[in-house]
Amino acid sequence: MNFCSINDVDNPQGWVDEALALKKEIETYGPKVYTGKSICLLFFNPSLRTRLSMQKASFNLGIQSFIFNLNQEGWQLEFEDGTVMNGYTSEHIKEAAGVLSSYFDAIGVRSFASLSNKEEDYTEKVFNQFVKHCSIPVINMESATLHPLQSLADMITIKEFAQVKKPKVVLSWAPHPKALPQAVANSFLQWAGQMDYDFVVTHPEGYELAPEFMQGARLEYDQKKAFEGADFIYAKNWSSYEEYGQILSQDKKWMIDKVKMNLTNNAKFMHCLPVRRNVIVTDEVIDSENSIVMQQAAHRVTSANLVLRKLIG
Ligand SMILES: NCCC[C@H](NC(=O)CCC(=O)O)C(=O)O
Ligand SMILES: NC(=O)OP(=O)(O)O
Repeated sequence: MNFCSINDVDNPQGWVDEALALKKEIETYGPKVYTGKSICLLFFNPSLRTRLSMQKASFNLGIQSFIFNLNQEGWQLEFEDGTVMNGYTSEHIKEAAGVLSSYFDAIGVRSFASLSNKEEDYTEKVFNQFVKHCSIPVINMESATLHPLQSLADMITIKEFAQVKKPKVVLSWAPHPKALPQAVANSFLQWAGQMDYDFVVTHPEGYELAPEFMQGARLEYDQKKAFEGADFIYAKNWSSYEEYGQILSQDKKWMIDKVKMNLTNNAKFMHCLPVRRNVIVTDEVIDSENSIVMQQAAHRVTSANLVLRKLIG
């Protein structure tokens, strides 16, 4: 079994409940003694939450974790078959994946989108080579197009804070100075589409996400309209999917501020972090009582606990 996307999850709503139950179990009984199992956490990109929540969850379950910052510390990997490797790549994914599979019981991989090659990104060229060549479970720690560990944590957080059975959840684009991947937004769409939400997405024209992820969501181009009566505002920037990887707008009018939050049903504010203060969201909103970004980040451990237990627990 792998954890590449929601397609590896038989019952997403059930996983949310199981994750909350497992959290309680760990709080009651404490971490497990070492099980003899081990996991490699392999990063091509920076991380705070994913890296440390996966290490903490490993500790909780008695699994030893090993960090590998491949870009800085490993050999440059070759992903093409049949290449004459007389250039700058030193090791083929076939050998690397085979060796890692012989050392560990599972592997987590973080490899962000290039944002330059849409086809390679949307076929998950790098991540899928790990899936193909590893003989152990592979966990997505944010790939080119998806971030399921984040989305599961997001669903857990919404479950914990929802005051009504069918909350109105709004995914809002917000400006950012850098071109960012669509992974967090795509994955949120997949998971939120499986929950019992009134689910709305709002973004400027040109920021349409890939149609396959939009099933289950309503699109509203007017951000203020989208915010009306919302119970949760989930802010995120992404670069254009159509004009792939481009920044089409840096319009400050899309920043989440108090005036917009006042249109909502006293909504909770969410963001996956790291967040650019006073670009994505004002200090006033993220520092307010309605901000649940800390609880959301804490649930990254809740989510990682469950995924590790399902795969190698
Ligand atoms: N894993 C959480 C988000 C990671 C990444 N954000 C970033 O790269 C933000 C970096 C910055 O703000 O400089 C993204 O959007 O996919
Ligand atoms: N939200 C998230 O994945 O954070 P990191 O990039 O710090 O892991």
